[in-house]
Amino acid sequence: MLSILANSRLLCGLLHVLNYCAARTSLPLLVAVASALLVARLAQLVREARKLPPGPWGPPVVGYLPFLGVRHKTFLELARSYGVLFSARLGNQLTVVLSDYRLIREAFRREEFTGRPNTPLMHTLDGLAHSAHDMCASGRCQRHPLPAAALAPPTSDPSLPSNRLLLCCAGIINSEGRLWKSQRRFLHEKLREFGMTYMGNGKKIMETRIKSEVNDLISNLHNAEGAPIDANPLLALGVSNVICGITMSVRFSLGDARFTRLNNLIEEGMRLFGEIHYGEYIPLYNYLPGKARAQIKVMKNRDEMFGFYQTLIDEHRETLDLENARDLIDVYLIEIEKAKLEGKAGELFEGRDHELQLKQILGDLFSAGMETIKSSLLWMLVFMLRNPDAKRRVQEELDAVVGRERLPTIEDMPLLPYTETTILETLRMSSIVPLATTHSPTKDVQLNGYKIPAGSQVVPLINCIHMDPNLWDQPEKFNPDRFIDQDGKIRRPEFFMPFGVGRRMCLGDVLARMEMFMFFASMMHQFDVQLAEGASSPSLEGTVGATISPQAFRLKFIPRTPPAPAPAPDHPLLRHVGAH
Ligand code: HEM
Repeated sequence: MLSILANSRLLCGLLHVLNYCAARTSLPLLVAVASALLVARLAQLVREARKLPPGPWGPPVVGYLPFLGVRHKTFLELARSYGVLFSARLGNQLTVVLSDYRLIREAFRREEFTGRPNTPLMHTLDGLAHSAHDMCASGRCQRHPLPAAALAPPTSDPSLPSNRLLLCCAGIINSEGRLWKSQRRFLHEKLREFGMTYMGNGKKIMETRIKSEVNDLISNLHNAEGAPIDANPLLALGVSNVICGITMSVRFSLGDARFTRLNNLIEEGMRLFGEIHYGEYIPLYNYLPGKARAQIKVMKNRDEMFGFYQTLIDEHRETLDLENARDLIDVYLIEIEKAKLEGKAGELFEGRDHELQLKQILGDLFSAGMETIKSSLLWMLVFMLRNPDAKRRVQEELDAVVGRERLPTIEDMPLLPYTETTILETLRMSSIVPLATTHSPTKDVQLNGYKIPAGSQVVPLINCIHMDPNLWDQPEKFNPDRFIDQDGKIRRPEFFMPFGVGRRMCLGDVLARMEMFMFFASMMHQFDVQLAEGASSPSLEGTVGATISPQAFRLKFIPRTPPAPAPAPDHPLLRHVGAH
């Protein structure tokens, strides 16, 4: 309230009037005028608040923050009380929650909803601890413009266009505006060339890449000889190797200390990102002793990851062939060289530091492309352990279509509807990204008759839609058949949205679908998954981070007969990194 008053023109007016009164009139009149103005301001604020979507009130300064608990669950409760569009003030941030699929589709196809929020953690993730702070300080950042008086003169750095507003946020996930648009288009095109497509030769390239990781996984699972194991590290390894192969031409071996470290950093980052930090909503909180811990940790982890990427970028630069891109690092380096040759280096990435942008892209794709798929595969195993009938049907279908002599391929996918709908049903019930990635309107917009102010945080409540009894028959029941229509064809209703919807929908959905199918179908084809003797079924209560992953559990992979086909040869195109 104080900050609103402090910003308001009314306050200036009030001070003028008070000055005038103080000079000429008595104290009672002065108090009366001040009170009248205060009441008028309060009435104006109430009128403004009425334009916002309804929602719960909370104490001043903190708002609803102390009652937040587990975000997606609390929002679900609030949606039941306040409806499909509600808002809640959390500290200095207004959060707007959408839980109607039509409303989400309507909002997220609009350009204005493609922004990302501006919070201290986003700053940290975006690398503002380093060079981008300079950009903010130069006053050329669209998100964090400084008052005119604080503007530095245009930079003398020739690589940065002067007198132009820039976004200081890098990468793809947290970027917005022109940088986001150009990077999204660029990545779409380039990743398709590397096989992230269901069409033509690309599909084959990707299938080969995934297949070799699947073969390694299968032989690692055989090595366990049916003893109860935690599948998490093995799945993490396989899935990471796919994305690291596409982006950096590297793969890790089992037990590689460097991989364990990177994996831990990503897991910790996901957890930190998913936790609720008061400093995100009450910036002053970060200035209290010891309270910026999360940000400092995120920053340190980022630096360590970026150090790893930098080494690879340097090595790629030394062996770069402008005519032949081996992976995404090469694609970016070639783009940078091309821009330099054409004298457009300053415009590339909207003036962002070129290598910082590349490192952030690598980080975005590694974290978005690893944790999500690994968690989904773990959830598939959880649901198979809890639903033996569904497991049996998947295995029967695989045996009938694929036979026992070879592993499943992408070509088999359309012939394995029950296997595929088991994956879809897992995505529905686990909703691993229940709040998607927060959007933020770039200007004040109207939605469903309410005002959604620029800069507010807008989240779709995907878990609510995926478990809505008005949309799904017995949503609590694991039933892959719900995705199969009367003609035996797979149907994906428009209220099924595990990858989000609209302009910022997941960029990796094609890769995710291919990988999930190949890893899951192959595991089920080769092994019977079972609980260890005396162990109870793994919980459906997930661990909340940026994604929701199953709590740790152990299971047995019992080889089915006849034994697995011989593993494929090693991975000649990829370089192993990290010493054993
Ligand atoms: C099961 C696997 C996955 C799920 C459930 C998933 C889900 C999502 C969701 C819900 C979003 C947010 C959409 C929004 O902002 O409204 C998202 C964004 C994104 N995902 Fe995925 N994802 C998966 C796998 C992947 C993979 C494998 C990659 C990378 C290759 C990837 C890359 C991205 C990127 C780059 C974005 C940001 C797009 C943007 O901001 O424009 N995702 N994903």
